[in-house]
Amino acid sequence: MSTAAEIEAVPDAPVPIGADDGPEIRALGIEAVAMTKRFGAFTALDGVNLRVRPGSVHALLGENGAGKSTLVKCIMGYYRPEEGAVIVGRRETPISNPREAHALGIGMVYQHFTLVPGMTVLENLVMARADTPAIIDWVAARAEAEAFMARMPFRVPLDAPVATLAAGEKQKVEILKQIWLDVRFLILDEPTSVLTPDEADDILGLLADMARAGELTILIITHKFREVLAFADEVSVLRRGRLVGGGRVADLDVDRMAAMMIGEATPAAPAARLAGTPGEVALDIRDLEALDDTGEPTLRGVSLQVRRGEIVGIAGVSGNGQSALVEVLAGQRRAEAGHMAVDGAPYAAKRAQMLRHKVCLLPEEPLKNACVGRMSVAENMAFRRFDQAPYARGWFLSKGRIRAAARELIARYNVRTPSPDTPIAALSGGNVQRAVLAREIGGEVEVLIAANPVFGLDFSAVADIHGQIVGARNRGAAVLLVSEDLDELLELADRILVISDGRIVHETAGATADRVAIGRHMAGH
Ligand SMILES: Nc1ncnc2c1ncn2[C@@H]1O[C@H](COP(=O)(O)OP(=O)(O)OP(=O)(O)O)[C@@H](O)[C@H]1O
Repeated sequence: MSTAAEIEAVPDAPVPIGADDGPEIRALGIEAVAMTKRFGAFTALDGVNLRVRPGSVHALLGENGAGKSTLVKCIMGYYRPEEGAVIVGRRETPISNPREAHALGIGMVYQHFTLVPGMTVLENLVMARADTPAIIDWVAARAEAEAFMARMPFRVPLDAPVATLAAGEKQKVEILKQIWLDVRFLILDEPTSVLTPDEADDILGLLADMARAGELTILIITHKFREVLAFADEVSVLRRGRLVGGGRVADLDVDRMAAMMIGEATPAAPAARLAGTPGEVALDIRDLEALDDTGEPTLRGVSLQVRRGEIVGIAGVSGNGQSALVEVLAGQRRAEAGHMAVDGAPYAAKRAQMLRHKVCLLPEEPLKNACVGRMSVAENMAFRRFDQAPYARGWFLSKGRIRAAARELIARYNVRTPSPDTPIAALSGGNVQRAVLAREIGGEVEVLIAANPVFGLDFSAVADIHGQIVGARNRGAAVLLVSEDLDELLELADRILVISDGRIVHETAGATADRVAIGRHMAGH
């Protein structure tokens, strides 16, 4: 249990007017009381109390693996806690599954996407309603959805199949869907990781306004202190499954929140930019063209070179071809035209070429794109070289060696997992990311392709991973860093290229980059 000294002023005022008290406020207040959740012998939540006032924006902070997602999944009825209760409004309310949570007006935007990829945005919205009739009046549904979209701060094309949307666009639809469903308590699990800062401000501003108007309550898991300071009223901090602090945001600052999150540990030093002249061209892309899933051009003649000892950043609003570029480099999408070469040799993203030229990949959504969820952490970490010594001799795989190598990587990259044998899908989002990073850059790297590599990571992990990427560059790797986070590119990249509508439209040196000029090019001007 947490000691009294560990707990900072957790708000303890009486719960203000709840939804049960009258029609003046729709927003729901929710309390989790003494919540304990175990996974086997591992205690992910240990007697956690959380009080979220109706009509407030409440931030839930904590390192990767602290138990944030587990707590909100207990509230949603996705997990059944061993102990504890959920109070909705003023009543203790058992919630045994997400359907019951939805019926109470509690919605959640998860770290992973829940939209049906084969359906359009409009179809996803319409089908999400519990009371969708057997025969749908699509004309009326479209008119309603168009009117709804017109009130929102950004547009998502209603007729686009969700499968063709980039991560940032899908995230917007996930959030829009919850507003469309009229939720009264909305849980957001790192909602802005794939949005540009402006988009994130737009959507959080909209949600915060709705909260202040008493229309809904927001519980947001985020690693971004800036968002907490700008939009949240209160914060609760978890560390290793316990509530260790919290209070009114107005009474806290970043240092105080960071100290609560990591306890006595010292955060990793920020990555250092090394001055040096880049070497030979290692990755050479010429006139690359590719189609998206609907057959429309998504890369329209992209040419770029990355030299040894250089980080080239690709900036762009999501959906402008950067995912396709990474997929082509990963062998997951066909190039219709153009050439790719690594170290002067033609490159077609075949596994043998990747191993020979030490091309390593950190794709976005690593659990989906770079892991097999039901296989163990150790097996996932061995994917790159499972059929080679020391993991394999002839036809035989050595489970002991795979496990021993994983233990070493788990320690070196600080992956929090109950054991190397745990299915990787059971790890927290940030720890999946670390496990994939460990696999990809734990050995020798000549070309590193990273897409949004710190998506969902806590601040000390961000510093850690940025340090690893810069370290790879300093050891001579050519790094292509695709990121929707301009701050990340400005911090790390030696050169920044802007991609817009499938073309490279701007190039600048990282050290002298002008954020406004980059933003203008990102917006297609
Ligand atoms: N289904 C599960 N089986 C076993 N362990 C689990 C399961 N789900 C979560 N855990 C463990 O519980 C701990 C808390 O995980 P959780 O996902 O709640 O962390 P988090 O604070 O949301 O982290 P992140 O910021 O990385 O998303 C982690 O150590 C994780 O490995």
